[in-house]
Parts: sequence; C-alpha cells; structure tokens
Amino acid sequence: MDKPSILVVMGVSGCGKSTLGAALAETLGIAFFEGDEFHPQANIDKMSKGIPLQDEDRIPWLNSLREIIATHLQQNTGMVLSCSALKRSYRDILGHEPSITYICLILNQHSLSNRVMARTNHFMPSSLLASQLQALELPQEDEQSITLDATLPISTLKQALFDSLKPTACGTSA
Ligand SMILES: Nc1ncnc2c1ncn2[C@@H]1O[C@H](COP(=O)(O)OP(=O)(O)O)[C@@H](O)[C@H]1O
Ligand SMILES: O=C(O)[C@H](O)[C@@H](O)[C@H](O)[C@H](O)COP(=O)(O)O
Repeated sequence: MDKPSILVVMGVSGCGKSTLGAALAETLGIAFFEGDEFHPQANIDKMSKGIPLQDEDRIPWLNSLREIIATHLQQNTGMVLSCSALKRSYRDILGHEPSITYICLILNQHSLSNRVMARTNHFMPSSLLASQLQALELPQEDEQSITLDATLPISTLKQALFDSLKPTACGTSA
C-alpha cells in the first residue's frame, strides 16, 4: 500500500464481513481484527439467547474497537476490521478519518438466513436477522464508503474493492 488504510467491513450478521475481511487482510498483508472477538461476554450471552443488542450494549464494544483503530492511525499502519457497524452513530464512534473506508456488504434476508443457519460453531441465531436489518443504516454520502453485493464471490468482491479504492488509499490489487 502507498498509504496505510483502515478498512472496516460492515453489515448485518452473515453478510460475509469476516470472510471478506480476512481475505482482504491476507492479500494486503495487514492485520485483521474480528469485531465479534471484542464483545463482552454479556453481549455474546444476550445474542446467543436471541436478544438483540441495544445502543448501551454496543457502545463500550465500539469504543474498544475505536481504540484499535486509533492505535493504527497513530502508528500509520493499515488494518482490516470486521464489525457490524450497523448505525451511523456507531460509525461515528469508529471514526471518519480520511484513511478509514467502510465496505458495506448487502444481502437479502433469505440469503442471510441460509448463510447463518448453515454456519456451525457460531453464537448468532438467525432469529436476530430481522432486528439486524431493521437497525442497519446504510452509509451516507458524507461517509467514505463502498457498497458491494455480498452474493458475489470473494475474489470478485476483493477486485471490485481494489478497483474502487483510490490508488493513494490502497495501492495494490488482488
Ligand atoms: N461472498 C460469499 N459468497 C458465498 N458465501 C459466503 C460469502 N461470504 C461469506 N460466505 C459464507 O457465509 C457465511 C457467513 O459469512 P461470515 O463471513 O461469517 O459473515 P459475517 O462475518 O458477516 O457474519 C459463512 O459460512 C461464509 O463462508
Ligand atoms: O452489533 C451487533 O448486533 C453485533 O455485532 C452483530 O451485528 C454481529 O453480527 C454479531 O456479533 C454476530 O456476529 P456475525 O456478524 O459474525 O454474525
């Protein structure tokens, strides 16, 4: 990369954040952070029981993710984060510095449900998808973001992303 980028792969449960995020980090040779790993146990317990998180559950979690982003900004190193970042106010916590780009993956509820139900060893029940979709606020015009069709293969998503990122933000290709 010419200039270190902070890529935040966002969207509802099952859209492919972790899969694309890990693939991007590997291709770019930068660190990958799985946002779910930073949830307090109370949040995991809540979601496991099919109870949607509220702002007060998410804000401390988002603040801890912002700390990771802030460290990378200070050190001038790139990173990829997978994080639902469903609402504008949540992304305002994560940050909008010029080197932060939100990659929003879009998928319909039927496909999401199929993906979440097929996933094993994961705490998130498909019953929470409706509330996730209800909470989702797509990135607004003043947010640096790219919205992608999550039905595309990972290799296509990566290429589409590298094609649309400015050369100064991410000067590499898949
Ligand atoms: N682009 C894709 N095409 C097909 N399947 C995908 C794609 N991205 C992810 N998946 C699959 O969908 C499921 C959910 O993906 P995951 O990355 O865990 O989503 P999230 O992190 O957003 O919850 C996984 O089983 C994953 O293998
Ligand atoms: O803000 C939230 O409600 C959670 O972060 C949620 O969006 C996230 O999706 C879960 O942690 C499940 O994890 P997956 O996104 O990996 O399914």
